[in-house]
Amino acid sequence: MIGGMTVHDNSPDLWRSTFPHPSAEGSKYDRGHAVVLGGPMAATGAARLAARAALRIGAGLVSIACDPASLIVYTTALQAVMTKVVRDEAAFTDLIADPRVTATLMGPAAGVNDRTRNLVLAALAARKACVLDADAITVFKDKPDELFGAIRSPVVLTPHTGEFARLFGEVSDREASALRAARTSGAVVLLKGRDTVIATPDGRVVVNRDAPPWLATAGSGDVLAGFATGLMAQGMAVFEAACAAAWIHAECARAFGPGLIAEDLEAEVPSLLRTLLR
Ligand SMILES: NC(=O)C1=CN([C@@H]2O[C@H](COP(=O)(O)OP(=O)(O)OC[C@H]3O[C@@H](n4cnc5c(N)ncnc54)[C@H](OP(=O)(O)O)[C@@H]3O)[C@@H](O)[C@H]2O)[C@@H](O)CC1
Ligand SMILES: Nc1ncnc2c1ncn2[C@@H]1O[C@H](COP(=O)(O)OP(=O)(O)O)[C@@H](O)[C@H]1O
Repeated sequence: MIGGMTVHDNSPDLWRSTFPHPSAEGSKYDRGHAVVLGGPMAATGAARLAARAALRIGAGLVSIACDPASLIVYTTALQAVMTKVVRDEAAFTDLIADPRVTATLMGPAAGVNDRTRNLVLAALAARKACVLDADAITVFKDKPDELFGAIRSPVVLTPHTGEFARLFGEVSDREASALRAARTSGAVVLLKGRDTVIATPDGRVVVNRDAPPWLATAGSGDVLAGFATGLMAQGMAVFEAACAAAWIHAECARAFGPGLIAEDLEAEVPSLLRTLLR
């Protein structure tokens, strides 16, 4: 108990019973379809990292929704991840209205602009499981209440400390700040750092402690967002998915060791899955 809050250390015991297992009779469609918003031509790496992570963690299908100009980059750089051209908000709404689309990820290198803001609101209006990261958070820095008012379904916000401050003010006590933010926003809040805090509006607080320092590298947060999205796409509840994603993320970094770059995280997933699915 810390300051009236019960805080649990993250461990598979908290979420293993709901971790998605592929069924022997199932098809890819039974493992969910995640849609990741792609950044523009000059900033495609973050969404690519996230999309591959979502697929690697077990989503049956993953698509990147991109503008026509950047399609060439996504299609040449990705194989198993699909691409869908989205010219405007209406096209994005149509894409994610497909009942087979089970989760969305918005924000990695999306750009801090009206397009991102409108597409985030469209994603939230679809009332599907949704992860909001990076620019999907920053774009609401002047109007956080507009974002909070649109959150009416299972949503995870994944800010680093700087992004957190843009919506909720400076972090003081990390657990108390994350819990306050979850209650204010109505979303699960995953506050990133060496100790990553995951808090829910109804008062649950979990800390994933002591991630290895080499996890602090460009793009590793994009991979984390992809892991959470891929688990949610498979039907895992958002809080458990966020906890599992944070744990797997840090364990992948520990397994790889120093010298890690974001691209390396994904390669460590299969051996962790072998253990978790045993
Ligand atoms: N491969 C790719 O394509 C990649 C693309 N990426 C994309 O780049 C975009 C910008 O994302 P970003 O996070 O780099 O910058 P931004 O939102 O401007 O915030 C940075 C400022 O916040 C503050 N700050 C405080 N605490 C902090 C903390 N713990 N960690 C970090 N910052 C912290 C700090 O301010 P200071 O404290 O220095 O005043 C700092 O100057 C975004 O779209 C993202 O998706 C990246 O994912 C990388 C890989
Ligand atoms: N000192 C640290 N030790 C271990 N892990 C850290 C440390 N600082 C940040 N991290 C982790 O590194 C990742 C960085 O994510 P983020 O800030 O979103 O970067 P990016 O936007 O480049 O992907 C997060 O998962 C965070 O928990």
